[in-house]
Amino acid sequence: MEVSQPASNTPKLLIVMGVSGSGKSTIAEHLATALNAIFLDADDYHPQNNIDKMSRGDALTDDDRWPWLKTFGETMAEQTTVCVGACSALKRVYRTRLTESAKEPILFVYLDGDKALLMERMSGRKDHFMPTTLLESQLATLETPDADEYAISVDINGSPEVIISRIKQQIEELNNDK
Ligand SMILES: Nc1ncnc2c1ncn2[C@@H]1O[C@H](COP(=O)(O)OP(=O)(O)OP(=O)(O)O)[C@@H](O)[C@H]1O
Ligand SMILES: O=C(O)[C@H](O)[C@@H](O)[C@H](O)[C@H](O)CO
Repeated sequence: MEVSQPASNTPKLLIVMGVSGSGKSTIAEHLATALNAIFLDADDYHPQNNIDKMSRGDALTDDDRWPWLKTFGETMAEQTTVCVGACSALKRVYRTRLTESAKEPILFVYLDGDKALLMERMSGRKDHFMPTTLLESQLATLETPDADEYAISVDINGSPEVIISRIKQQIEELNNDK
């Protein structure tokens, strides 16, 4: 993966979002490398209760997610350089809460894939706490970013390298539209 200095117009905070299995952790880590940025995974900020709940096959509720989103948004805001987070951010209100906690704009990078591909990628993992049975509720909870949100949408078909180049291209186009 080619590492480059972030362009001066790269947003300071980016969150790679989407349902389980969409590749958030994988893509956010690659994107952080490509932008010479810090990578933070929201999964590392879940309280144990949340992990236990998902491991049992029970979906999180809003009340389970609020404190976790607050902590994660604040942690992103503490970073002094460009920071790429991986976080499901499934609902619009969650994205608003993350942005409020960070006290600055966050560019959301939505990973868009169909159910069959998501299931294939989830099933291919070993030793992950998230059961594939939760994919249905993840998709039911998902509110894809609206046109008026600060967000881009990226097709997850293809290798991580291809997806990173799509993301970089879309960030450039956002900047050209300013
Ligand atoms: N572009 C890709 N091509 C092929 N495999 C991929 C790609 N992106 C991710 N994967 C694989 O798909 C699986 C799911 O990816 P990953 O764990 O990054 O998703 P996630 O959205 O972070 O999931 P979760 O929210 O459940 O933690 C992993 O095994 C990962 O290696
Ligand atoms: O909002 C949620 O339902 C959770 O954050 C999940 O998305 C998990 O964290 C993740 O997908 C599993 O790793």
